[in-house]
Amino acid sequence: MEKKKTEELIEKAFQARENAYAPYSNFKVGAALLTKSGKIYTGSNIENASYGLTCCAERVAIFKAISDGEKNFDTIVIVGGTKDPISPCGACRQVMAEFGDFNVILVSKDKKIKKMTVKDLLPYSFEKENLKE
Ligand SMILES: O=c1ccn([C@H]2C[C@H](O)[C@@H](CO)O2)c(=O)[nH]1
Ligand SMILES: [Zn+2]
Repeated sequence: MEKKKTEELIEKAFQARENAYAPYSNFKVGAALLTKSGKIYTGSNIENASYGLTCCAERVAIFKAISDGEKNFDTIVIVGGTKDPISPCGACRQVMAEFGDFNVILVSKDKKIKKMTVKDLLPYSFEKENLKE
């Protein structure tokens, strides 16, 4: 992907991070998802007083895209307030794997970048094919 597009996604993910609802952890995360059709969906983490109901930023972005009829993804950028590029949780890795292999760009607070793919993050994932007996 061209550098300008990556920068745009990073910028949008940082903007979305501002909207994080994280009064319990105070750990704000933002995401920006580029579809193959060229649309961008953003997400931020949304926590709850019933802690386990929390939804991560990347899942919010993915669910927004899916509910808008978009399920072919090119790249997701995830930004955290961390020293090193953020590491997405297992649940989000599984949700990403549902929609195939695409680029994942992990970003730290000071914009250190780690470029990966869904397959790198979750090898041998459980998917549709594995439901066949
Ligand atoms: O990749 C990640 C990692 C964590 N979180 C959220 C979940 C919770 O609200 C807070 C602390 O775990 O950060 C995300 O949104 N994405
Ligand atoms: Zn997660």
